[in-house]
Amino acid sequence: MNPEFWQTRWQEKRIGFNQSVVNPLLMKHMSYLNVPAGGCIFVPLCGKSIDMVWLAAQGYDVVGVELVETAVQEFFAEQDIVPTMHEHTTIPTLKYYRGQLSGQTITLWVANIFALTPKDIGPVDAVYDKAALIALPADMRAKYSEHVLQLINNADQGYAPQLLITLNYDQSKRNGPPFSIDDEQVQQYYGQHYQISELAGEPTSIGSTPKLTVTEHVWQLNNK
Ligand SMILES: C[S@@+](CC[C@H](N)C(=O)[O-])C[C@H]1O[C@@H](n2cnc3c(N)ncnc32)[C@H](O)[C@@H]1O
Repeated sequence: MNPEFWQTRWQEKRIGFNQSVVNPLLMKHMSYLNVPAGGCIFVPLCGKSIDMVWLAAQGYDVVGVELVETAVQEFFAEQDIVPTMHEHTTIPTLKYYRGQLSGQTITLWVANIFALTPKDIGPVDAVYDKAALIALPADMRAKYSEHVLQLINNADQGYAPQLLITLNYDQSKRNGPPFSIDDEQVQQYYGQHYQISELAGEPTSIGSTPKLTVTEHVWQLNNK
């Protein structure tokens, strides 16, 4: 998926992935990551997800990354927040918007995630990956998981834990995104550095292909 693909999706408002209610799987499973109050949650490929509002309400700061600027602007506008905008110190094409919600700081980068460094993101205590890994085609996923690992490597404590949500279905019956990822692939992307536990695996559906058999999996990734 190239950046133009996503720009067009947002421009044409073809954003079926964007939910109007907080993801119940996040609410049910976030506590397993044991993130202390005041911690910072990294939300890669964040869109304008309302899940970030819930994370702030739980007492977490949020750092998100999103390619499409209108998504970031819409997030703050829909929450009635007037954010400040900041340019990257050395790369003028990159910027972030920052605002306050429920007493927490929400920082959303407008950037290709691959252009950002650990310094840009800052220290994070956990990652919430919903529709990020599965948004990317197979040939980008290894690069993505390696880059995320670089971004969240806390020198003293190792890799920040992740709550990862994936979908599994017969990829020959439908093109992504969202792409299908099975257990072995989750191991392949993250097994070297994380202890991986499955927290849930439930039948679900993909809006555009309602008859397809799809299972949604929730994974807890803890530093080995
Ligand atoms: C499937 S959507 C999921 C958005 C959000 N996580 C949610 O659940 O609502 C994937 C998002 O990632 C963004 N995106 C895709 N590739 C990206 C990249 N390389 N860097 C940053 N954002 C990207 C897209 O613009 C899109 O908003």
